[in-house]
Amino acid sequence: MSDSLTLALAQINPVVGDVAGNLGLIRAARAEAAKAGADLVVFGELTLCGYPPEDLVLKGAFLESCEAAVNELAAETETGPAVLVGAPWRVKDRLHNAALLLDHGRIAATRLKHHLPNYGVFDEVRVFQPGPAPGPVSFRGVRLGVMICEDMWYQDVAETLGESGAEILVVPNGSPFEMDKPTKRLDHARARVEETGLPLVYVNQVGGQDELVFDGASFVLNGDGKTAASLAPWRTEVAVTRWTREPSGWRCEGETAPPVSRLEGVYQALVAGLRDYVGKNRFPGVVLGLSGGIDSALCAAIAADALGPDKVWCVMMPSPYTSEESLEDAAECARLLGVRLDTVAIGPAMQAFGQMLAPLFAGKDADITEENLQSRSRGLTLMGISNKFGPMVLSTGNKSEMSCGYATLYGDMCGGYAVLKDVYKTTVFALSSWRNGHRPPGCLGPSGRVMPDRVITKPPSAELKPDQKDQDTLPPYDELDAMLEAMIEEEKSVAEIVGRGFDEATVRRVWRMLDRAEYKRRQAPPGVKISSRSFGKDRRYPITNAFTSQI
Ligand SMILES: Nc1ncnc2c1ncn2[C@@H]1O[C@H](COP(=O)(O)OP(=O)(O)OC[C@H]2O[C@@H]([n+]3cccc(C(=O)O)c3)[C@H](O)[C@@H]2O)[C@@H](O)[C@H]1O
Ligand SMILES: Nc1ncnc2c1ncn2[C@@H]1O[C@H](COP(=O)(O)OP(=O)(O)OP(=O)(O)O)[C@@H](O)[C@H]1O
Ligand SMILES: NC(=O)CC[C@H](N)C(=O)O
Repeated sequence: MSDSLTLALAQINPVVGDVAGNLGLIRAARAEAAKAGADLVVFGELTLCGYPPEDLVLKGAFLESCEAAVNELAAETETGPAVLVGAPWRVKDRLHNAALLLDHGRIAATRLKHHLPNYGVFDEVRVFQPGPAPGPVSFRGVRLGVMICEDMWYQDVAETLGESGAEILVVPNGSPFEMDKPTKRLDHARARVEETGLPLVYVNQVGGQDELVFDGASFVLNGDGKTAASLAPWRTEVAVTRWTREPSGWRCEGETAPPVSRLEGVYQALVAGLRDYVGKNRFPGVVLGLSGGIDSALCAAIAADALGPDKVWCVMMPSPYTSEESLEDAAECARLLGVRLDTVAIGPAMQAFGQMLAPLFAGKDADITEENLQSRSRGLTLMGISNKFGPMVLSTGNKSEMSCGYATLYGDMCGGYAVLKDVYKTTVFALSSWRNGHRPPGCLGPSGRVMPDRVITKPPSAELKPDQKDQDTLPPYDELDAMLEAMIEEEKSVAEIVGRGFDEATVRRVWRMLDRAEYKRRQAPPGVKISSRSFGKDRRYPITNAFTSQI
């Protein structure tokens, strides 16, 4: 029986559906780990097919290609490190979310996920069957307790593994980022270590998949609950950890990465989500309307950091209501970021629509209709550029606006990806100030300021009519965001929110705006989830909803 073990944590960025490509990534990580003398390389959940595969696993041909890749990889483990890899796996006629131990040229063991998450953004019960509570896997003289992601969030699986002789808990994950997720995961992991006295290896993937983004942030806890190794979030890495068997059990030695602040975590999530959406869907770059306002300035900075300034195309589309200040601020943003800026005035489109509709609109006063036509003229312009040259349109609306319906359908909501969809306006301000003082690792934009201070300090305005300010329509953003968070993330009642010191009539007005705007959100582009309750799969409200009228 060996008293030492070298275990590699492979924090990689698979692409959902790209079985051949993912197999290539797995081989490369294994080769790197082999050079460092690893006995075993641990990958994240469902690495071979990418996580979450959603309904792809309902296709027989897809499952067959995953199974063939597992068998191919197993054959390659005749010599060198073993592999613990996740894949969809059929046992008789039941489909499971599995982890397969590949060693000595064969599938040495199969473990099936016991707890299938079925809340928030997860709906694994829809496609997978739960496996039985797993027993330990025997690996070259060590008993490994394999728990797949959600299995770590409950006491029972670790308890069963501990009772049946597991010596190290090994947890492959597909755990999407949320602002408080790193702490939550660590709390669950520490609880399992405390209950069993066993060390725990946590491996998560990195990268973006539609609305989800994975931060990696893999780690190892020793049996005393102390962190023995941690990987920097937001980057791919194969980290090698050395283990020794001591009288009290296995002990790990590795390196730890410095902690990352909350704002940096959010910024990196937005960068990673956009980078992978654009890259994995093979767009040559992005195009967005740069207005001189803070939302589009922050989107442009995130895009430059994600893709490089040469892949970001900004367009200033002035109307007669656009201020000199906005023109200057948009130009300065583009200069600081080093991105292309073109100017396309929308006056001619506004006039053309005015003339076209004049016979129909005769006798009607100008109202929000004309404002929305401006916004839609900008949307049409950006979509024209996208069609002609190929970049994807970014929509720039934030979570406060998306909550209240303060955005124009087919206007500023037009686009392929909504960068700030899950970011409240108060966080937009904080991120913009933060980015002006920091350039996070891996970002491709410039260091130093990315937008003039005036963009952050001036009162937000849609500039769709003279002297318009957001606060003519919406409560001040600090109040609005606190109310929205209570309604969305916390599901508080009107009475509870009023109890926090807000004016009752304002709370009711915001509640109605939130409920009534569901139809807009259903038509909104996807955008990266950073909160515990994002719009999309996470928060599903009926559009036809008579309860609102009773508030
Ligand atoms: N339940 C429902 N199901 C499906 N469709 C529904 C619907 N209710 C209304 N509609 C449709 O939606 C239309 C109203 O929505 P929409 O046309 O978007 O227009 P609307 O929401 O009336 O106006 C846009 C709002 O966004 C604000 N805003 C803020 C910041 C920037 C910008 C910008 O554009 O740059 C705009 C603007 O000030 C205004 O308050 C209705 O005319 C109707 O056609
Ligand atoms: N003059 C403009 N030129 C180019 N794009 C514009 C212009 N006005 C609006 N847009 C587009 O429409 C979006 C919505 O406008 P809005 O005024 O709400 O946002 P913003 O200007 O970025 O930020 P703020 O809400 O702080 O004003 C902008 O982010 C931008 O993409
Ligand atoms: N893939 C999973 O099982 C994810 C669920 C888990 N609770 C997490 O978010 O970390």
